[in-house]
Amino acid sequence: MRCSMLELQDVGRRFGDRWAVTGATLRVPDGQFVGVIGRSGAGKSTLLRMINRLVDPSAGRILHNGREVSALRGAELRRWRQTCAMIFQQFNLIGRLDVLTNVLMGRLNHVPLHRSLLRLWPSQDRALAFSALEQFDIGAIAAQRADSLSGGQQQRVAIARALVQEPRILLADEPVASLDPRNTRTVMDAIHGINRRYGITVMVNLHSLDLAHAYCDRLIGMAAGRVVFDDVPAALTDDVARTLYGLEAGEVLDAPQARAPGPGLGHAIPATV
Ligand SMILES: Nc1ncnc2c1ncn2[C@@H]1O[C@H](COP(=O)(O)OP(=O)(O)OP(=O)(O)O)[C@@H](O)[C@H]1O
Repeated sequence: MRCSMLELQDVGRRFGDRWAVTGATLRVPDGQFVGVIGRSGAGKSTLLRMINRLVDPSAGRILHNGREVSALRGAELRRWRQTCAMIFQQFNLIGRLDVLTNVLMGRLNHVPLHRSLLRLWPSQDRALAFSALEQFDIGAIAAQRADSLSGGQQQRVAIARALVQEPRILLADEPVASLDPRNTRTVMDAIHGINRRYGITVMVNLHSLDLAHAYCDRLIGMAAGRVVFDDVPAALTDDVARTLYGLEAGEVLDAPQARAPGPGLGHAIPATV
């Protein structure tokens, strides 16, 4: 039987006369936890944004289970974005709304527009949203305004909102870049938890090689818009990292914290399929 898969075939994106990403060819089987690493400007965000079509590819094809998602339009594209949830460094919550309503926004495509406008959310959706919050230990703050929360709490709300979309893929664009070490760990654990518990494929852009080693099954290294490394984290030696990061290698390799073993280790899925 053919396994479920996200496929990028020679995908690229040009802005003006510059290619932000070029020739990206990847096959990501369902359930994998993939880290995307590389120096600033390497094309990591553009790669993720093309997958859920926030940015359209200028070249190549993106397929999910054989269906070309790079060709979807209208309602089908909206359904794809539901299947392929995304979280961001800046959380993208609606600050003046309470936490529960923010999470319920993840159900927008599941309820008629008038019900969501009048906040007449079906009770099963409210229960789903509460249960998502409780999973991330933030059920107690369901009634608080989103802009009153810490960064780590806000990112967990964003993950809960993504989860109630019932996605098959979660794209996380530098989800911990603005968090302190304790919140970083909590948020990475939350993302890792939904990957392992529900088999949701995760693709996450990370600046920290420690986190990449600790959580990911597979690392995709990008440099100047190209995929230049694609393997299990153990294959990312310091020499490879130096090639990937060039002059910035000192910053990522001299991180003060030791490479603590994270929950991802010991569960490596072969990177190539
Ligand atoms: N909307 C845009 N318009 C023009 N150029 C863009 C746009 N988005 C990205 N780029 C350019 O594409 C290249 C890749 O950017 P991208 O944000 O994908 O890199 P990145 O690896 O995610 O970087 P960072 O880690 O700093 O976020 C950069 O040169 C960037 O300036």
